[in-house]
Amino acid sequence: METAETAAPAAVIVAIDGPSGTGKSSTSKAVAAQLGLSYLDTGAQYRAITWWMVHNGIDLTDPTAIAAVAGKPEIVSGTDPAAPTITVDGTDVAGPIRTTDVTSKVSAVSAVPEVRTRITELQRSIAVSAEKGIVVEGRDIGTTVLPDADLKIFLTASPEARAARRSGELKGADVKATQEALIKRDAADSSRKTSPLAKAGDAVEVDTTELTLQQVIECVVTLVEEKRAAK
Ligand SMILES: Nc1ncnc2c1ncn2[C@@H]1O[C@H](COP(=O)(O)OP(=O)(O)OP(=O)(O)O)[C@@H](O)[C@H]1O
Ligand SMILES: Nc1ccn([C@@H]2O[C@H](COP(=O)(O)O)[C@@H](O)[C@H]2O)c(=O)n1
Repeated sequence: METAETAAPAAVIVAIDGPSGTGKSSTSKAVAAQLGLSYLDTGAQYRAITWWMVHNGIDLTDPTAIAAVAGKPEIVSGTDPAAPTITVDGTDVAGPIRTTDVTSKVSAVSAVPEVRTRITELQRSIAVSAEKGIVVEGRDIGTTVLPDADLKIFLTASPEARAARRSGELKGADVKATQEALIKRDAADSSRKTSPLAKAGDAVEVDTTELTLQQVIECVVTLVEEKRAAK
């Protein structure tokens, strides 16, 4: 007989949002892996649709042109935190979506309401089918995509810390230019009309500026375990 002690933990849905370079992907992947949950990188989906538009010569200065083709590419996300994947029409785009070209264009594409409707539907369908639960990271997960998530986290960090982290990743990149680029992207993501980057009213804010990645992971794991225990 299954008792409270032997029963599998209830599925838990965790939303992690925040500006660029605050540690959303690294934290979400590690937390999901540690707790046996699925993991969804929603930024990768917006990057994938942007990559497809660039690849197909769509005019990204024209929101009407973007909206007209928003339903065309088939985007598939693999949700294993140990090996997340992303394909567009069957092509593995994990590498190409990280180029500076795609990074500089993604905010223009993600601001188009038709794109957001399409990607939001996809994200919700992935979240409901995650049997053991899922960690979903992005910009509008707690506010719009999964407003009933069991736990919402909003990660922040100073622009200086975020730029230093990113420059370390992009070996040799200029820290000042990196900081300007991420501030510009955050400003575009925060000021768009549809589903901007924002902290949900019931999200727990974690300032990661002075924390190591391991400390952030431990903090979020503790918060998820508390939620799971209370379910
Ligand atoms: N607390 C931390 N201390 C130091 N480095 C960190 C910390 N958190 C994340 N990092 C590093 O910062 C870089 C950016 O982290 P990550 O990609 O997880 O951020 P993100 O919020 O998902 O960014 P984006 O939204 O731009 O995809 C990575 O190299 C990661 O290892
Ligand atoms: N929920 C989300 C997630 C991402 N975006 C847009 O995608 C861009 C790339 O995100 P990364 O996390 O991979 O850096 C981001 O700048 C946003 O324009 C979004 O709109 N909503």
